[in-house]
Amino acid sequence: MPTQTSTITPPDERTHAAALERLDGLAKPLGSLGRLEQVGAWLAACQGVCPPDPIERVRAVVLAGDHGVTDSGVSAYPKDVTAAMVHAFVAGVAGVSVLARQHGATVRVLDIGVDADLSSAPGDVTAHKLTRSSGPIDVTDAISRDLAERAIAVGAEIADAEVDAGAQLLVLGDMGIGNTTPSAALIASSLGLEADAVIGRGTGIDDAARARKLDVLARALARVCDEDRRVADPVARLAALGSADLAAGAGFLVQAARRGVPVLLDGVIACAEALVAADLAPGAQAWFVAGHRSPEPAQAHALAALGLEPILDLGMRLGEGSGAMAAVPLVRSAALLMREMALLADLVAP
Ligand SMILES: Cc1cc2ncn([C@H]3O[C@H](COP(=O)(O)O)[C@@H](O)[C@H]3O)c2cc1C
Ligand SMILES: O=C(O)c1cccnc1
Repeated sequence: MPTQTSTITPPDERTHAAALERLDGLAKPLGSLGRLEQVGAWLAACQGVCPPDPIERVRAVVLAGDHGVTDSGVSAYPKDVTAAMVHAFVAGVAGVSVLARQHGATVRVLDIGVDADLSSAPGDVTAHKLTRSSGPIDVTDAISRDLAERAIAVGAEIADAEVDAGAQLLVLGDMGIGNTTPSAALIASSLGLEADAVIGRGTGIDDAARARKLDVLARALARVCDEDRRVADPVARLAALGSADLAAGAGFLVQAARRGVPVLLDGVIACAEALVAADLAPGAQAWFVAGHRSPEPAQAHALAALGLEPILDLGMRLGEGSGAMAAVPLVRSAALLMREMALLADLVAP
């Protein structure tokens, strides 16, 4: 039996309706703020208050882990970059760190399954470490079912800590060389797609590496998918084709939705986690907005399945939560426009 959690309470529908009415009454032509109107109404519904409160506390979490598929040459970079980047997040010099600093957001990095020993890293980076790398999904399950369940629970604890710290908006990032391969596999096995529909160039792989990645993906999917090309049970999917950090990400998203805190999704990795989260906890996706469109084909499939339209489309393909973080100012604008714009009726004499 899948470990199904209870259905998620959706953002407040009445507040959503009130928000749409308010937006229509603002001093502008109907619909003229485009996507900012939908984002503003979504925020209001998530908060249960119209107009929505200003977004002051944005908190990002980056979950790090290594992936056995890197031994097959599926990335343009070596596995050691994962640990090196964890140090960069701690030092505040990674891409997402710079954007977060600019936007006044916090970034917490956690080693969930990095191969290297990071116990000397400052802070609590290894407080939730579950494994040293996940298995190569083309030949074996990434992690055991037991570990997948523990990782989901750890992700939920991590989300709880961020919510308890006062997060009004969460960003979920990832760090792990090779992670676009298990992400694509999770999306394919969630939606019944073939390897060639989900493969992308990740960090920028050449044609030879792309051929290896396609082979790894095809063999991984053939190894575990049923006749519908799916793995129906989301926990089994995370164990067979995901990783400890991806399972923790899915658990994080489920818990954010359960706690009623909106999440800005990043690229293909976060969207893979979101698809699984929506299977673990039906309705969780109503608490997510897509920060940006990544060039990874698998992300487009996940977004379509989740019914999400990204805010930005800048060709970003960094991960780390950077595409979501880049969208934070626009989410803030959506709230402030609803709060501070005049009503047309107050400006135009009857
Ligand atoms: C220096 C560096 C920093 C990164 N930050 C995020 N990623 C991103 O790229 C990797 C996924 O792409 P692939 O599957 O092709 O390896 C992940 O680590 C992801 O988080 C990075 C990659 C590199 C090289
Ligand atoms: O879509 C992403 O988030 C992505 C793409 C390439 C590499 N890392 C992340």
